[in-house]
Amino acid sequence: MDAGREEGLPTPEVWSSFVRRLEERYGLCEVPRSSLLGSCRPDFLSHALQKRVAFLLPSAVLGELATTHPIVSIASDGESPAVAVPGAVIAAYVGRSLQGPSGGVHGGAIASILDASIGMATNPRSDPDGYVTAQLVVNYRRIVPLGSYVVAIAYVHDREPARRKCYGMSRLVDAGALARTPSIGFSRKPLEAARRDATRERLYADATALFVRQRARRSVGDAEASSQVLAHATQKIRTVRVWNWPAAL
Ligand SMILES: CCCCCCCCCCCCCC(=O)SCCNC(=O)CCNC(=O)[C@H](O)C(C)(C)COP(=O)(O)OP(=O)(O)OC[C@H]1O[C@@H](n2cnc3c(N)ncnc32)[C@H](O)[C@@H]1OP(=O)(O)O
Repeated sequence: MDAGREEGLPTPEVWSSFVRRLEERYGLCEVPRSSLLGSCRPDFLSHALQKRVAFLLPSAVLGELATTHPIVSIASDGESPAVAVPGAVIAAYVGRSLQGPSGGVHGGAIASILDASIGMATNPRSDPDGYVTAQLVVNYRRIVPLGSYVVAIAYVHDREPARRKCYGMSRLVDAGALARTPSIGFSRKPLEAARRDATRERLYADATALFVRQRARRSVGDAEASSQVLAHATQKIRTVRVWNWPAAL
């Protein structure tokens, strides 16, 4: 049997029409996995979500990324003043393969989607020397039913470039309920306000994260040298294990 049908996944046609609707309604643009963000391979998420996942950026962000500016402005939500807030969206279908002990979607899968969405907002160019997650705090608000279409809406609310830090938030909402709201709601509003708004968009989970820019990469020569050191260290560790494990057990 076709694996997709077995899992009850939406067909590729149904999935793409869902993504196209999101794009049109909220001025988003799907990022082809092979293009601008190609240096970051989202295969992990893609496989876990059985390819029913889309990485979307506001069209304005994507337009700017084609130029030399990594950070861009997007429109405000009408309530707060317009500010430079890079945002990102991940849309996904969470099927039966993601079942957790609650009977709903596993919390680890939810955390992965939230993390990746803030990662995209923080670092839309997916620079290999870019920001990595240093801290992720997830609030699970409702069980996510298996077989849901969900949307993670992420944005950056603060940057401390001198300290290589970037703070972001994301909220995972039900796509069906989101369709009733006119705006995708990237904003600088405090999370509490976002949560209040989110009652009408059926909030499943939200997250705050600290991303830290990695220190500059070493030269290839250094990398080779360090891989030799690592190989040596690994061998030493194995040796230690061989001698110590039986005693420790
Ligand atoms: C087309 C499709 C696209 C698809 C895109 C898919 C998604 C893409 C996105 C994917 C997204 C997924 C992404 C992933 O999954 S990334 C993978 C998961 N993350 C990691 O593996 C990170 C591992 N950790 C590290 O590399 C280092 O520890 C880092 C780089 C984080 C910091 O080590 P470093 O030695 O460089 O840092 P520092 O000591 O100079 O500190 C600098 C400042 O930071 C503060 N600090 C540091 N750590 C923490 C902490 N834990 N809590 C609180 N604060 C912390 C620190 O106090 C200091 O602040 P201040 O004292 O100066 O104020």
